[in-house]
Amino acid sequence: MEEIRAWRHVFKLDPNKPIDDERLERLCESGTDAVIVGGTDGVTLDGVLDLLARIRRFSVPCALEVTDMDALTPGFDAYFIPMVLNSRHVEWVIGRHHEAVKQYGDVMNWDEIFAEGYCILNRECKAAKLTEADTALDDDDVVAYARLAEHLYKLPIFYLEYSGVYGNPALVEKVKRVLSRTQLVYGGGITAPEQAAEMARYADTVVVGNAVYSSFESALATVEAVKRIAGENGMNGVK
Ligand SMILES: CC(C)=CCC/C(C)=C/CC/C(C)=C/CC/C(C)=C/CC/C(C)=C/CC/C(C)=C/CC/C(C)=C/COP(=O)(O)OP(=O)(O)O
Ligand SMILES: O=P(O)(O)OC[C@@H](O)CO
Ligand SMILES: [Mg+2]
Repeated sequence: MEEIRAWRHVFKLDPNKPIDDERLERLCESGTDAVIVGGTDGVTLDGVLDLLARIRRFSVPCALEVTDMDALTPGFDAYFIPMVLNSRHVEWVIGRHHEAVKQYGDVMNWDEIFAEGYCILNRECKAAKLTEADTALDDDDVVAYARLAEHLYKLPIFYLEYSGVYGNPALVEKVKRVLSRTQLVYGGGITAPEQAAEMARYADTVVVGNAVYSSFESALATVEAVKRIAGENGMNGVK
């Protein structure tokens, strides 16, 4: 699905958090490029199926970020597979993935599956705790992970993850400058359109998650903010 490269704004919905039909409709019809279903904990098959069925009433593309094999189901447009590059445990870099491919290898459609090289920078977030990510990184460390993702592992996506807190735009810019083929995704702590616009200047794709549940109107306003920057800068932010 080459169009993933063109996604500038994405909402991430957590199957472990409730969203009513009216809000879901407004979110799906907001002009966002896609909805990703995913979370770190409490992700169940029932929760995923419920969101999938409700999002499918709209035409927005819908992807599953696979974090628990028990909650995997067909029916999504794409599947994103996180690999936490700065985890201290091989399990979260390749171990669980190996197990999954052992189980599903014969039926996998690789054209709809995309690896995401995660670099998690907020040590307080659930994903950092679960994977025991080494978040004590300086800018050079992060840039080196980005280069590894693009040149050594040839990953389609490098995901700068600050889940829950707003990150450092200067670092996002630095990372963008060393990536040309790998898509730079930024996610974390965006609660206002100004923040979304700031990150959209550098990241190829901006993800808004928790604000959907904590400040819905602001979250919706991030769509237009990102689209405005995308219009000014073309596909990839840094000129
Ligand atoms: C049957 C069928 C449809 C087959 C299709 C084929 C297919 C897609 C097979 C899967 C193949 C595969 C390789 C699977 C990998 C399985 C797996 C479990 C990998 C590990 C993933 C991983 C590293 C998880 C760790 C946690 C993490 C990085 C989560 C990312 C999302 C994230 C950071 C969310 C933010 O946290 P959140 O929960 O939102 O926190 P708050 O609630 O505080 O906001
Ligand atoms: O929930 P927030 O902090 O917006 O982060 C979005 C996303 O990057 C989480 O995986
Ligand atoms: Mg979340």
